[in-house]
Amino acid sequence: MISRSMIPFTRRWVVKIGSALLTRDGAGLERSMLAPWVEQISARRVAGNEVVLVSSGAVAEGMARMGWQARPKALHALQAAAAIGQMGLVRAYEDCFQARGLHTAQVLLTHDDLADRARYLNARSTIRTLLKLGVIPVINENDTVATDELRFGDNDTLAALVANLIQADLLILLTDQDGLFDRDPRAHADACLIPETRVDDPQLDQVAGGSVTGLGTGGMVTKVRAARLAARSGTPTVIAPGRGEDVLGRIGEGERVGTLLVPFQGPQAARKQWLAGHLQVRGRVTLDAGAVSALREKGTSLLAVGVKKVQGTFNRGEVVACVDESGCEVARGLINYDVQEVERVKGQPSSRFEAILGYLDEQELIHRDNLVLL
Ligand SMILES: Nc1ncnc2c1ncn2[C@@H]1O[C@H](COP(=O)(O)OP(=O)(O)O)[C@@H](O)[C@H]1O
Ligand SMILES: N[C@@H](CCC(=O)OP(=O)(O)O)C(=O)O
Repeated sequence: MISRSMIPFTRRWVVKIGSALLTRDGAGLERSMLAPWVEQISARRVAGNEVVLVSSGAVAEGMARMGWQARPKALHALQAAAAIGQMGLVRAYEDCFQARGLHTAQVLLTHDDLADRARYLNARSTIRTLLKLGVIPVINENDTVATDELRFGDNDTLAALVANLIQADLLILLTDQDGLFDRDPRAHADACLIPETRVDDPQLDQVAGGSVTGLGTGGMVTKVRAARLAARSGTPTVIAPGRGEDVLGRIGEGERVGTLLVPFQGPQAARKQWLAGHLQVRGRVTLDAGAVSALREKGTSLLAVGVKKVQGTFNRGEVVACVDESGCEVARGLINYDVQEVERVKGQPSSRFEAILGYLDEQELIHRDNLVLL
């Protein structure tokens, strides 16, 4: 089980910054507030971390641009505010990161995108590619099409889903408090900080209250829920004070900053449960002996070259069983190509995909992150 001392060895982080932090009393985005996080994220990259940023603030910035004092109640007005403000949000991040020599990329997602398996794989490949290119993905909800999420304002959940998507080693939810307290510190001056607990601690249901800032909307309820979601991929969560001095650097050094919410199982077990529990097997591929031992002994991805036979009717993103030549199931996972494509590339090296299919989506038929050995 993860502890603070293991955090310095984590690599892939999802960092979420809430509206409450990015604006000062509803006055729109403040670049001076954003700059410290950009500096800290840039420093984490130098320290070897891959960082994905999930940032709220579009509605707050849109409201400020339109001169609105209160968060609109009507959904279409909220959506309009988000669309207006998103321009300012990405511009501010782009300027700040560019000044440190880093490229940024805008990624707008909805929860539905991550529930659909093909779109899930597409989003995953894009974000992984951006990370490989050394670019900082700046993610927000696609508020023009997402409605419930915007009404309840929930980028905490989005950040957790992104952590699941890219199998992050750590989710950091930066907020305007020092972490999670045993009671809302705005209402109770004697509230005590919870330094660390397991995500399934029932106490968390009692302590997590809503937001009162009028800018952020989720409060701690959505942060605790997000930590529980992140735990599905074995990802621990730190709820941390966004205004603290070099907060990301200190978390990265294993310092006891904020609240650490620890998952109840490791990434492997969590992944296995997710694949076993939620998805139906749509087909199977028979592997030669070399592919079986590569999967079992070296933990590699499944390549087409080791596939001898294909059965079933599956699409990209569906679950396929990998069996050995005697029909015994070795592994199962999310496949990157549909059945007709696999039929055409089986037994072939990935370097031939483009010649055979006319395109190359991924080198692997099943990436090892999406594969569970049985
Ligand atoms: N147990 C708690 N511990 C800390 N903060 C709490 C708690 N319960 C409710 N809150 C409230 O949650 C707020 C942070 O949530 P929110 O305003 O949605 O921020 P963000 O924009 O960062 O998501 C805090 O300002 C605090 O008033
Ligand atoms: N996606 C929207 C709303 C998200 C939201 O309110 O989240 P948060 O401030 O993190 O509770 C925005 O960018 O303003």
